[in-house]
Amino acid sequence: MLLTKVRNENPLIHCMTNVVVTNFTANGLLALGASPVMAYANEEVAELASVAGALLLNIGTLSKEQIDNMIIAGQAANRAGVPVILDPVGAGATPFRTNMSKRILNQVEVSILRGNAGEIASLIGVEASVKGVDGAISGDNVALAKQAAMEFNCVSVVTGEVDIISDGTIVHAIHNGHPWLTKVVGTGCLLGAVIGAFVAVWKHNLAEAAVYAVSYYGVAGEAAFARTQEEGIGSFQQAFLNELHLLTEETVERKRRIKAL
Ligand SMILES: Nc1ncnc2c1ncn2[C@@H]1O[C@H](COP(=O)(O)OP(=O)(O)OP(=O)(O)O)[C@@H](O)[C@H]1O
Ligand SMILES: Cc1ncsc1CCO
Ligand SMILES: [Mg+2]
Repeated sequence: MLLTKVRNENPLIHCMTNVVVTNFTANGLLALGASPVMAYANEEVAELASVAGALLLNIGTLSKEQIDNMIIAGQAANRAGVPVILDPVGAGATPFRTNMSKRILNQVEVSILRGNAGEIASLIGVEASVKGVDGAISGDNVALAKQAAMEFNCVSVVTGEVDIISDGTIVHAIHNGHPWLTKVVGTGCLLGAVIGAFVAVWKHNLAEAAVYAVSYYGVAGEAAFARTQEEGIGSFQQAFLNELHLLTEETVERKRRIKAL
């Protein structure tokens, strides 16, 4: 239902993202059936954010000035009731990234916080040592997702082998995806934009929209791998965009593996 809704409504997603993934993000949104616009200038971000279906703030190649403009855009989105997705790329890697992510979280009401376990852990002051066996990863990540959602009053999406989504009370684990998604740059970044497209058409239940978006994305990764495993990751990247475009609601609902915890 939600995938059809995105394709029918073609929501405008205002992306303030990093220079590495800009083209991939725009093409991924188009493949899904949403409309991307990348805009950064102080003179226009508030206006664009307030008419968009969702606003994505991704700090991947940040500068202090860009963060200032993200906050202007984020506050305009808040006033207009437009959901805001934050991807705190590299939080924990440098104090600058951690502090700028926290600045956004303090000054903007973030609807969805999407990051890998290390990034989310650094924002809530948890020791970022989350790599290891499956059980341990998802066990740790459940607590991490819940705590982040409560602390920042948002829906958190902690991605990895198993993706964990929480609104602070309810937790869902998504067992889809493929390791090759980590061999193509920016799949996490594009996922933030894709979540934006789903929440744009399902604003009354952000967690449900995020669960749908993340499972759809994982199923697309699996289908792309099935088509290109003999060829390699260059072909996989293209096939992944193809699958974002081709996947049907029926296939997503049949192949997704969602567990309520
Ligand atoms: N080991 C894995 N197995 C299956 N899927 C995975 C695995 N690791 C990551 N993914 C999937 O890859 C996508 C990106 O998640 P990831 O956690 O790698 O984001 P990220 O670290 O922010 O990536 P980037 O910074 O490159 O954009 C998600 O859809 C996630 O489910
Ligand atoms: C490689 C890289 N460096 C800064 S942002 C980015 C894209 C992946 O998140
Ligand atoms: Mg990332």
